[in-house]
Amino acid sequence: MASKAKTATRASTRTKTPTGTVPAATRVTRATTASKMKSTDVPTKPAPRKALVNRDNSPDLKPASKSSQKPPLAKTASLATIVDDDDEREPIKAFLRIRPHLGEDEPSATPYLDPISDTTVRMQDPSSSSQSQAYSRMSTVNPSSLYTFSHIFPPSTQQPQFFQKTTLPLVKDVLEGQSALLFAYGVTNSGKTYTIQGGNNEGSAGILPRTLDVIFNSIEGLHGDGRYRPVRLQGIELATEPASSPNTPARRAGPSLADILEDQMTDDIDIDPTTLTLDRNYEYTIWLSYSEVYNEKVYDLFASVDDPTSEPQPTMSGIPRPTSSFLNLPLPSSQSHPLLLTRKALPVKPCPPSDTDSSSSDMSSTGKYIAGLRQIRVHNAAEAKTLLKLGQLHRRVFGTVANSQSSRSHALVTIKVLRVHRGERNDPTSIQTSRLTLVDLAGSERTKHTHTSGERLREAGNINKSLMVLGQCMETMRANQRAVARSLAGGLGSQRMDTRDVKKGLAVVPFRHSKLTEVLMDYFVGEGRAVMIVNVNPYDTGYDENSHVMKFAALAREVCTTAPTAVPRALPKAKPGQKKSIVEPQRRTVSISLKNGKKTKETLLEVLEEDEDQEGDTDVELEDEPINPLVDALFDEIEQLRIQLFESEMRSAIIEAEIREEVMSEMEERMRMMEARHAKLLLREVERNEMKMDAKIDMLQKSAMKPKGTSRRVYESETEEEEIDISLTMRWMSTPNLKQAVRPLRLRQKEKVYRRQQSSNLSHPALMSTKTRSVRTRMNQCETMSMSRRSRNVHQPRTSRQRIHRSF
Ligand SMILES: Nc1ncnc2c1ncn2[C@@H]1O[C@H](COP(=O)(O)OP(=O)(O)OP(=O)(O)O)[C@@H](O)[C@H]1O
Repeated sequence: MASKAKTATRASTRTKTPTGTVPAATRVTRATTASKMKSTDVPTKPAPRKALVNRDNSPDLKPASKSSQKPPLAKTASLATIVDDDDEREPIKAFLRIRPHLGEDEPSATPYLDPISDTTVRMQDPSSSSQSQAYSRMSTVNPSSLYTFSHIFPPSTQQPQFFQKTTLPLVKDVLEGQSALLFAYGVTNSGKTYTIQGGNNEGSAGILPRTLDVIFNSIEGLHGDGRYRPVRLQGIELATEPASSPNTPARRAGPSLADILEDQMTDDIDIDPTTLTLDRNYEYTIWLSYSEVYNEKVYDLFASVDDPTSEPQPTMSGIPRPTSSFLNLPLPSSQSHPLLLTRKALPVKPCPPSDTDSSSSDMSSTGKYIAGLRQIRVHNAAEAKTLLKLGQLHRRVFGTVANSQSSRSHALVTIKVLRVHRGERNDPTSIQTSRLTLVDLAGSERTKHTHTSGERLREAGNINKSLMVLGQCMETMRANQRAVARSLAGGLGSQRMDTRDVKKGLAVVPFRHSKLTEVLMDYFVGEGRAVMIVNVNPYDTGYDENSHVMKFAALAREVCTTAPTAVPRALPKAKPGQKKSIVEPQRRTVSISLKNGKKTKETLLEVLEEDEDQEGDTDVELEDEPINPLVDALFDEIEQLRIQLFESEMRSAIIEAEIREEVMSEMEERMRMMEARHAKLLLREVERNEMKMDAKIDMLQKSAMKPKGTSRRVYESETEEEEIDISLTMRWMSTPNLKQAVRPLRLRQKEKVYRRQQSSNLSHPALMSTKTRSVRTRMNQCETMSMSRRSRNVHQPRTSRQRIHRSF
């Protein structure tokens, strides 16, 4: 029961100041809340959240009862089961959404992600099969890996289906008084903005507009009068002017961005009809804030919107109220100075103890808030969506120079719900505050893939830094939780340690090292459910990057929210008058095109980003979170090492490419030389053969014309011919008729030549080479001569002696 009481208290915010004055917002203690709940006997307590006890976020496993947890835990027990013994914690849920292929413009049509079940996906390196082994040597990731998620959404998943499964439970939580965080993580172009905000087609509204629809559908008829407004993270105070009018505050405050853009805001036809059943004893007011973390600075995206319910902010210069020249009309060409828009970075400060549970002395469990961030009351979903569109426009105006294509800032939309029991309307202490923050993180790709330089490099560095710190926070939290779990399990056979001793030895979670983690810190150390959406574009060439995204998700799934964290060590306070160095504000000119109906207009704007005020603000008289210079130095060191690693990776890649090129050209040169040598040899061989052939033909001709002496060879030949030659000579010696002796030889030779011609298929003179043609001609001549000799022989004397004489 104690845990239930705690849930109710931590999820709610109550003020103690009497009604009518602006109360210092405080939280009641757990004991107070518990007793109050008993005495009033009304369902002020939100339903306790069901704790998940296994790593896979399976809802089937029942949380073990306290009694059943008493026996010493087996060493093989899962981490989450052990952790559950200590506190009501829940691992961060990680949902994977695979982006569909968008058409022919996409680089590859073969995805490298293959879902093998609802929770497991195989990631296969597309280049592992086709590319050389060198790639695998360079790559730090496995060519094929399996990753597990709470649920995997294939490319065919539609927006309503995705919303129902991932966000609707959080919407229910927030309406019941519990806070929740949802962030979309992934590389550029993976579908984060599509998931959060949605597309332009019907039915493609993202989870943010759907959340607003469901909230307002559900609280229909349960709107509060808005006499209190939220301040800081969890505090409330009396609103100076009741915001009960359903009109948009901006409308009543004269011409504003909303008026100017009225015709640019298209009617929202995509409305989610889902309605949640709520306790009708409560009244609700909904408040919206929209901020962005850009270059390690936090900006209010509603800064130019008039909000009569909020006090004027002396520390904010804000964006000047836009005139018609701002967005609708192009500036006259004579205007040399474009309209100047200024925005000021907002400081992030720790919540005062009065905002939190006063019984808690643990300052580490207090979150941080963005000082000066506007929280605007919205009365219906359409109004909220219009405000968000204005915020997106501001994000675009100020982000134009840095990024015309993709979001390089982290956008945070916080929906705050103030709920009060109808019977306690006038008791500010009964007001409960809960928040749902949806974060569209900037693309997680690393510098080496973005070819950035100068301003873009700084920006990319800051994006990387905040995402790196987010990863480090999760890693530290996981390590701390494991340490606690081990100690609770009895360590290595030793006795179970005191939890306070264990907590003292835990590592400091580095939330304060990036603005993003500072702002989100409360969701990790406070109470609330966290959901991570991992967006992946499996057709992208960034396989390495997406592997890192997957690993990040795997890490996040092992972190439990509401984790115990270390108490940061305090450093001496900065001396009065000691200020940080003043940074020159960034001034740049941007050109933005806006659609007005069918026309698109280009407008020049000058954008000035001022640094946040370094002096303490009047909101809270509280020293900032203690700074540990060692941790700071270590972080700087890590950053330096990361840059060095990246540089050396680049260098080795360049060296490898150069060596490859060198080896290739050397090989090519050798091949060329070998080819030339072989060609030369071939030519020589051909010439030799031709000469040989010529010689043979000459000899043949000579031998046919005048054979002399018995020992003379008929023609030069190889062994076979020589044998014939000898045998013929022998025969010629034994026979008086020389002609008779030579005839078989000649016939055989003719036959051979004929066969050669046939085999080379060059019998036609046109197809013969010059040499062959000359051979043929000579043979024909020989033939003719022998024919004429034969005809002459007809008149030869008949005696042997005469015949021999004639033939010679
Ligand atoms: N599930 C989806 N169905 C259809 N189209 C999608 C889907 N997801 C993303 N897209 C489209 O893919 C493109 C890139 O998506 P989106 O702009 O949301 O990426 P991103 O991750 O937010 O990029 P960046 O980090 O640069 O802002 C857009 O044209 C978007 O409409």
